[in-house]
Amino acid sequence: MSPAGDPKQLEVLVKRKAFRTANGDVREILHDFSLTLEAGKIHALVGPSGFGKTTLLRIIIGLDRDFEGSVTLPPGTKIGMVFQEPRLLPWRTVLDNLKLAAPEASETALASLAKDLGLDDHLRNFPGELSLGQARRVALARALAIEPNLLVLDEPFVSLDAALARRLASELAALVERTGVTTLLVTHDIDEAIRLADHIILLGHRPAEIVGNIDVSLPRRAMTADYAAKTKALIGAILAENAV
Ligand SMILES: Nc1ncnc2c1ncn2[C@@H]1O[C@H](COP(=O)(O)OP(=O)(O)OP(=O)(O)O)[C@@H](O)[C@H]1O
Repeated sequence: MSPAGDPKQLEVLVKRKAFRTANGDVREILHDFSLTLEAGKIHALVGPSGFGKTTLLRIIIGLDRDFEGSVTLPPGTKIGMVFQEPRLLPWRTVLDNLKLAAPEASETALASLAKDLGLDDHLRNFPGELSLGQARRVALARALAIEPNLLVLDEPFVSLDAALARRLASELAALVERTGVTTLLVTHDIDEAIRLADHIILLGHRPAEIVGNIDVSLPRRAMTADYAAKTKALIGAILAENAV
């Protein structure tokens, strides 16, 4: 428990993360950067392109260990990850993609998840037979199939049309509310962040710093156009001030 009494699902401290460029220069992406996620909440990470969001996610899920610092998760934490691209195994059916990711999940649990995400008619399809929106749903189902404690999403709705992105986002919100999974979502879409998140974390500067921490105090279902517009204006102003 934190001093404030809120259970934490993740604490990450990156003292230093740098990349060496092809011409030998070293570029520091993260410096003395820390982030804490509250259990059971949706956190959106928003910031300009190239400011280290994907780098941070890769550190959090353990794909990049070449950094100074620490990632602290409760023992036994299972992480479900959804990448920008669905990354499904093309030679396996949708059902097999789910089963491979979650061999311990029962067929009933997988079928129910598929139903929740509108995939029940596609379980025998191969990924090449799916639209991008359907493939994204499979990627989301695959991440949820392991019943994660932490769900990490890197722009999961990018390059979908606005209506479909919105529908998928609300399906995601319903699933997160039902399962109580702690969620970290990277998005460029400020409207989406306001619609979905409990907390919005804004990144700026280089190396990246948290330049804003916004609590979305209205519950998702009670969001009003006026509150959303005011929050969006505030986020726009903070990002513009800290864009370099
Ligand atoms: N493997 C790598 N080698 C060298 N530089 C890298 C590598 N991966 C990322 N970078 C650099 O690190 C910086 C942060 O990249 P990252 O992908 O984390 O940004 P981002 O905020 O996720 O961007 P976007 O919103 O466009 O996805 C960029 O300047 C990028 O060029």
